[in-house]
Amino acid sequence: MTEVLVEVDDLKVHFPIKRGAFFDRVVGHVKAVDGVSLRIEKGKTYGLVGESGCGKSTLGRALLQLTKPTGGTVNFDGTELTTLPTKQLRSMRRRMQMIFQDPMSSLDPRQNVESILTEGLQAHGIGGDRAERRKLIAKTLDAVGLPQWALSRYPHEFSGGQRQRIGIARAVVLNPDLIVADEPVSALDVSIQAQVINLLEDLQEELGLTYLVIAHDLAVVRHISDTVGVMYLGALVEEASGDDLYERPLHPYTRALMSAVPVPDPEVEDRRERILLAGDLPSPANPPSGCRFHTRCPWAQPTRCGDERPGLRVIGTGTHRVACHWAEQIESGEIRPHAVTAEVVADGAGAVEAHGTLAAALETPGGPVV
Ligand SMILES: Nc1ncnc2c1ncn2[C@@H]1O[C@H](COP(=O)(O)OP(=O)(O)OP(=O)(O)O)[C@@H](O)[C@H]1O
Repeated sequence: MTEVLVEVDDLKVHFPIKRGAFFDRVVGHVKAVDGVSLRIEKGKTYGLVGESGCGKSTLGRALLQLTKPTGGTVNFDGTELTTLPTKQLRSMRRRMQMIFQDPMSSLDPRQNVESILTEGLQAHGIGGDRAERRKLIAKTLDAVGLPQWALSRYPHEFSGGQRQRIGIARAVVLNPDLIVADEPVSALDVSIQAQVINLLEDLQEELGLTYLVIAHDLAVVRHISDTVGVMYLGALVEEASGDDLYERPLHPYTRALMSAVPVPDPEVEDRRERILLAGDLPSPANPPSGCRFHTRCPWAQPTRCGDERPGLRVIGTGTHRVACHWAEQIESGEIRPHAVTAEVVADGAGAVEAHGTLAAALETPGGPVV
């Protein structure tokens, strides 16, 4: 039986919006994460996808308690983190590490690699004496594919891909159980992206790591994830195993995201359904009532959608979960979309992307390449 490492229940992060001369008046809240529940099994990867601003990073940070949740619970390997005293939380932190999008800004430019890797070991009082630490660091460099001479060099002396390897080494040297990787490859060239993703997969297998991978690139998420969660305005709208989600997207938002992805086969591409989403992403400070997506949904119905917020529910007998009142009727075609056009959805800054070339570099097996 698979064991659950992380169990998040009804997690909320509401940032206060402050006004007044001394910013002492709270006039509202940005509901960055608004009731997310998910589980991550030991040794598996949960991929989180969604447009910029939908709350992915805040969810990742709240899971690690780097941002204090407003509500809900986070259970990590049997320990409730939201109520854990600071001292115990600090020692728990070694087991939960984070990898960031831009290693240049997350690595101290004045520290050489040895010092970057030693710092964490010292902070947590692990790794043994000086000689043992050096041995451990040397082994970690090998594991992430960096040469030993890297130890005396500084972050600016490396390429982007190598810097991300340093970021990964900094996390892995602490022997964590969970790594939250927030857009781990989106700052890298496509060819380098594939190498870093393959490295993450190799390390997972070797070290039994559990990942939460946050990305707006569907190809990255599909390739690396056992389970994919799609986020919209602070909430999960759909969750399924990677292939299931891509082969059978059920939520109108997921369908719109998928429909924006070009297919390399010209014949298939010609027949591809493209769904235009009306309007902009609403503000998380003032989310729509009922289903958060109903203001942009081509399948929205006059009843329920505007006034009843759908929760995630299992469709069929498996693990595919969807937060849509009408998922079955939409899938069967009983409910038709108001507008299916030749326009591509979700374009513009921060839109969910899919790189055909990355998918090719990763040798995505079968199915539509996203
Ligand atoms: N410290 C903060 N104070 C106030 N609002 C915040 C804070 N951090 C994030 N937000 C807001 O919360 C919402 C979710 O942001 P978040 O960065 O989690 O989204 P995201 O999906 O990770 O987007 P991106 O991919 O652009 O980072 C956004 O509207 C953002 O402006």
